[in-house]
Amino acid sequence: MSKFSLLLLRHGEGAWNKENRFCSWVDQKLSGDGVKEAQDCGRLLKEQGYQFDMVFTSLLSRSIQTAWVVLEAMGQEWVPLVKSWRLNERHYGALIGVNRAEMAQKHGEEKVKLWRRSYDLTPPPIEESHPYFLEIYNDRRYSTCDVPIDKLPRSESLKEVLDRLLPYWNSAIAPEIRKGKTVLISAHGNSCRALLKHLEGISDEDIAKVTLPTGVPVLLELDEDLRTVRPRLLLGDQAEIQAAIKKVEDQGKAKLSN
Ligand SMILES: O=C(O)[C@@H](COP(=O)(O)O)OP(=O)(O)O
Repeated sequence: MSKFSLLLLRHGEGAWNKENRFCSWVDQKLSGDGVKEAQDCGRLLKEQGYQFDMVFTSLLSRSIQTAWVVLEAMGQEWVPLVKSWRLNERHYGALIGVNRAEMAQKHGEEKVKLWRRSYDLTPPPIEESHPYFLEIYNDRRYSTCDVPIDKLPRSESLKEVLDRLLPYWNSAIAPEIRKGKTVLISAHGNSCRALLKHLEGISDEDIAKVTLPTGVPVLLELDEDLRTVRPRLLLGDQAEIQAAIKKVEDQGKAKLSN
């Protein structure tokens, strides 16, 4: 029986989502379309009567900005917002900044799919010579974390994302849900996929088939052990959602159909 509800949200479209580049730990704001997606998401949640008690975000601006816009559209700006690097997007290591379509032309679409969606494949680590290394590791936000900067990831598989996210889920988020609070997690494609894998008990193979579109709230109904009791529900127009999922999948094609 369902005891708790949880809303998961991949942020609205960011500037590098539009450019089809791996964004990962590079801090990017929402694109104009991304702001609109977040506004639409907030309006839909308001219409459906959601009242949040707490919002959890990553330390990346696109997830924080999404939470702000959603709460504003709902008239719930006062709701407490808690941020942690543990909800950050998967660290794509040396792939950060690379265009997916160009990568597919060079290495083949299957290889790109493997990099993006397999559970335990870790990309090569980001080196100090990488154009975005200093921008990431000199950023003051990462001096506020519960691990020292030199212990933060330099690259991650989805499995490693789950390994760093799970302690935070267990110690910070789950207790609030158990208290009966209605929680929104505004995070990223892969940090949400990692959490979904855990909550829905998805196998290592099947998680490769899960893709989340930007700006679409995912409703999870949980039992008292905080495991899902029915399939996730992506809220909104189902045909539009399927088209948006396909668009994300197609980002790994050698040429974008558009
Ligand atoms: O890092 C990125 O570019 C995307 C995910 O990329 P894919 O795994 O879909 O390639 O993350 P997000 O936009 O959710 O922050």
